[in-house]
Amino acid sequence: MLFVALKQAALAQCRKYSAMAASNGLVFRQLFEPVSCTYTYLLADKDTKEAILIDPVLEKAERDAKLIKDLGLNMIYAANTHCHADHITGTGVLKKLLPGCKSVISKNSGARADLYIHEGDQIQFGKFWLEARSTPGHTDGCLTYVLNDKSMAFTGDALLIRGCGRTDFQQGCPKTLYHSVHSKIFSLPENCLLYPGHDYTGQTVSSVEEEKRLNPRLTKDEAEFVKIMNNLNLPKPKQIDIAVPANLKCGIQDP
Ligand SMILES: N[C@@H](CCC(=O)N[C@@H](CSS)C(=O)NCC(=O)O)C(=O)O
Repeated sequence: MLFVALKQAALAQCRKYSAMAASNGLVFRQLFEPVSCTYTYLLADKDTKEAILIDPVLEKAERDAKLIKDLGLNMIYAANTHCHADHITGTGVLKKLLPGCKSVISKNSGARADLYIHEGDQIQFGKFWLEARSTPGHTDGCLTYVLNDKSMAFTGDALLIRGCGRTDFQQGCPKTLYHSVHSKIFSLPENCLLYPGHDYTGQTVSSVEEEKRLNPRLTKDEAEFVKIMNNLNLPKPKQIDIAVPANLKCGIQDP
């Protein structure tokens, strides 16, 4: 009963933010893949129809392509926040399903894509753009994508709601992650909404103000943060051995 009420509250919150986005001509959807608990984000310009997907998942590529077609959008970019270790990106399949769409990732990820981006680069879709901020620490190539008016940021695995990405494989480094979050994410306006790459607890969105006040890891000083991160003792992601090699090719479809 309580779970149903919480789920309904989360859905209502999502709808509220989607409606807010629609009021300035931004189409916005938060999509979920339940096996790896990954969020995919669709952003588009209502007028020009240009659209971008952030962190699509292979198993949901058909769903995402259908939504884009149903909404009459033209997907120009499928962007990854980083080279994921827990799921295979949907970018390769989406490029086939939606011809003309380009895959995007940071050069520092070491992964292949049509377009490589760096700190400060802007990805334009219609009258909107996402600014790429380099937020390494979970992996070297992690990017946070910030909407042009700084009302929303897509943090990938650098910052999760009341948590953060683990730092015990790929190029993980707790000190680097601590610096990334404090300098590149916590420096955004307090009311900037934060959308993570995953959530394992049923949360959908947070804000800079909330995470600066309540994040149990990142409110600590650097030394304490490093200690916490070095003692998480999490099991390895189940798909890591297939996901990383596939994602280095930006999905299984790129030759
Ligand atoms: N059980 C999941 C993997 C869960 C996990 O390790 N998540 C990562 C992000 S995906 S690499 C993480 O950083 N978690 C941080 C945390 O504190 O949980 C699976 O097997 O896929």
